[in-house]
Amino acid sequence: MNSLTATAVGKRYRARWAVRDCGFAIPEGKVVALVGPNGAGKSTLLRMAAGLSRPTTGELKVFGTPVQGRIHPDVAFLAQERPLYHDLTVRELVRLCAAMNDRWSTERVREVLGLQAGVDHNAKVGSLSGGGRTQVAIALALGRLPRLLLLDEPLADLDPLARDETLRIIMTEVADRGTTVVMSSHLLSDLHEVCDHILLIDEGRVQVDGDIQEVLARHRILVGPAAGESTVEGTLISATRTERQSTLLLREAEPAPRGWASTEPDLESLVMGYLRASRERRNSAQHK
Ligand SMILES: Nc1ncnc2c1ncn2[C@@H]1O[C@H](COP(=O)(O)OP(=O)(O)OP(=O)(O)O)[C@@H](O)[C@H]1O
Repeated sequence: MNSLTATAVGKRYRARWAVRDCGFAIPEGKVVALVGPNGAGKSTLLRMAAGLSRPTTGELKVFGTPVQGRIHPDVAFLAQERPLYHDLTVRELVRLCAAMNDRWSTERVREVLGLQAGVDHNAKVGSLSGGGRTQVAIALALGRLPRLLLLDEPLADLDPLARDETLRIIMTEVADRGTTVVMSSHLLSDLHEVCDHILLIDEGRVQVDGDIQEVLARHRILVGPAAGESTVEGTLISATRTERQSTLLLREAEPAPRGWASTEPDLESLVMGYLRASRERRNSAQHK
């Protein structure tokens, strides 16, 4: 079964489309890297999937049920702004969440908080660092025992050790409970470690969607003489050039011509290539 599907989903704020004609299906149990440049529409998409904002067009479904303006019982959402009650202690907040949620495991929250070094249960939430608040928010999200976990930039304000701990917690959740995770992030090397599916959006539209290994296998990086670019065949995504040498990211490339070296990209270079293409499109649109 698919955990999250989008059919022709769009979201318009006044005259501007933040998300446009998005369609995808995420199979259950996947760990999805939701990537794209600043302003691509990642948070907007996650908020709609969580039921916090309604699409202007189209429909999102969670485990086959249309999302209708409220959070699905099987979903937990970590919002980018981490809205927590700052005057409560961590312990009081856990108690409040236990009272507010029908399906809930305080034991699971304690277990996760126990794995995260440095979170004091008696501290006021408002006195925690940004990273500390994120860790508490992740523990609370897991306390809902979700089948679909939506995380908006969960790693952004964590130090490297806390990032590592958080990724381990997420991976254990996936292994133990088969939870589907959709995680937006700009930290590509971290994503590569844990994600098996990529959803790359730009200007509100899906550019790449699929199993990471399959997506990588459909792309090549070709390095060769700048003067010989016209001999290369395939769909050019982006290029970096020096006077003598060109480095090209291609989709569905034909075998490399003589004098060109061809390799499969890793996740980081694939996403960087698409981000570069996005920036070039924007720059040329601005200069028209
Ligand atoms: N409440 C809102 N009102 C008006 N415009 C909005 C609103 N929320 C988002 N937008 C616009 O929608 C577009 C997509 O924003 P969104 O926050 O979804 O992008 P993002 O991919 O999450 O970006 P980032 O990586 O910077 O967090 C942007 O142009 C943003 O300015």
